[in-house]
Amino acid sequence: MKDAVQILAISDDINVCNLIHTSLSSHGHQAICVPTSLDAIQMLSRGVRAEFVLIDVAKSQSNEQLFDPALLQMVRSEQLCLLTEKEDTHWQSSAANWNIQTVWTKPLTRHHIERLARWQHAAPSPSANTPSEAAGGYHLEELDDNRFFLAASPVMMQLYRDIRVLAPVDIPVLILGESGVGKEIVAMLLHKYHTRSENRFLNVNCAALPTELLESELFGYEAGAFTGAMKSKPGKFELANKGTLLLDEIGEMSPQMQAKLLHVLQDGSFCRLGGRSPTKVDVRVLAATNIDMQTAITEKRFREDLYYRLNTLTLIIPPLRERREEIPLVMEELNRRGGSGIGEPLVLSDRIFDAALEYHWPGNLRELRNFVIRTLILRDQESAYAYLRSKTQTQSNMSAASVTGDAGNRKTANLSGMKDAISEIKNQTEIRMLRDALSASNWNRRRAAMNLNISYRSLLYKIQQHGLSA
Ligand SMILES: Nc1ncnc2c1ncn2[C@@H]1O[C@H](COP(=O)(O)OP(=O)(O)OP(=O)(O)O)[C@@H](O)[C@H]1O
Repeated sequence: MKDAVQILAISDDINVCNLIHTSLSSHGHQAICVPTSLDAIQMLSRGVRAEFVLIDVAKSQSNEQLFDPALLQMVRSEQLCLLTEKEDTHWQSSAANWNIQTVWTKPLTRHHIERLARWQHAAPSPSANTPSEAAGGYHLEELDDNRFFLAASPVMMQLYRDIRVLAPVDIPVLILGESGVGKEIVAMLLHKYHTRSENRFLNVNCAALPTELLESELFGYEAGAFTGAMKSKPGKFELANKGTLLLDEIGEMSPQMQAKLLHVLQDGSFCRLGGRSPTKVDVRVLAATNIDMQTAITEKRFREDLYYRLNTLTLIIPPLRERREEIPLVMEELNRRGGSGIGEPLVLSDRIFDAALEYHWPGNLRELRNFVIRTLILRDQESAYAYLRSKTQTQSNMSAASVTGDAGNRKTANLSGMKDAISEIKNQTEIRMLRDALSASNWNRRRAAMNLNISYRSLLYKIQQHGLSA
């Protein structure tokens, strides 16, 4: 996209970011929105090109935070544009020092953005047609531990908007999605935009531990509570006090633990193992799972009362194969970051991007991340390409075998390939049944749910999960 104007907007205001994204993408231009100047500097230092940098002057931020000298070293003052509140003037002297000529007063309108997009600047157009430049706007957000959240597809942009609206509200959120889609990343974002972010974000994998161990992990124990408990130890609930606790893979929690958790969620207090006096905590509990909770409730594997405690709101993260436009962007971003530890970034070949776009990614972003890391370590793009192609081939063989009953193909399948194929067949069957029931009921979802003998909520979840539409 040769004439695309790339705008890097520094704004913590979700409405400003939305407006920039929607106004620019409809003109074929690209916008990236980051919350702080520091994020912008990191992006620019990693080689992201910006023709304009729009700084939303938030009253909450000091001039030192807003006008970081490192930013001025990376962009010229005529590329900078300030967006300010009417009565706010605290930015004026810094703007004068920086020689910033363009200052707009809020509210930001489409008209502003379109004007910006029409301006012809002396800066040369981006030369390389990298995947990120070709793919239109995206949103990138830094998280702890060199992790990041990237959204480019309409469904993920909407998810990001939902997260920003939900994050500051102290209510339980249930995060649903296949394994590796980024449920923990979403939980980290929910924590980041809450005042609790000054305190800890902790994560407990409820499937990884047997009931007794999970209980001591969550609630802690007193000395002598069991053999080997020499000293008392606080649990994750205590450690996350005033912060956020993610209960990952909640769907795998045993019935005994579900009962105990329900109790804690009801009154916010619990006893350490072997303890007598109750401890009261103030923790925001988030839960995540990749299982279908409605089925788990129907099959009595999950308590309905606990489910309703946990899912005041539900966020559903779609699998990577349903937002393929993000594949090259995430690959590029992981590749850029590869420099810090694994090996220098590579110039990834078009063949690799094409092969990645064709592959189904059953392990979602985790599998993609592992693939990029493996490629950075081995530094052999040809073998990385061959690896992806063979996985894609195995997948299509599996599908063919499942349709034709080709026993020969099935014999050559390894165990993980077989699992993928089974889940693919299950998916396809489910999609076909959903489509049939929905078109038979003329997209009356209540009637379709009745005909399918599943709950209305479960049907809504499945429609979203498979991206079905009338
Ligand atoms: N939107 C995203 N942008 C960038 N990286 C992502 C995104 N979503 C996930 N990832 C990366 O993908 C990997 C898996 O993410 P995460 O652990 O959050 O998935 P999950 O859904 O919680 O997995 P599981 O169900 O196995 O617990 C991580 O390395 C994470 O950094």
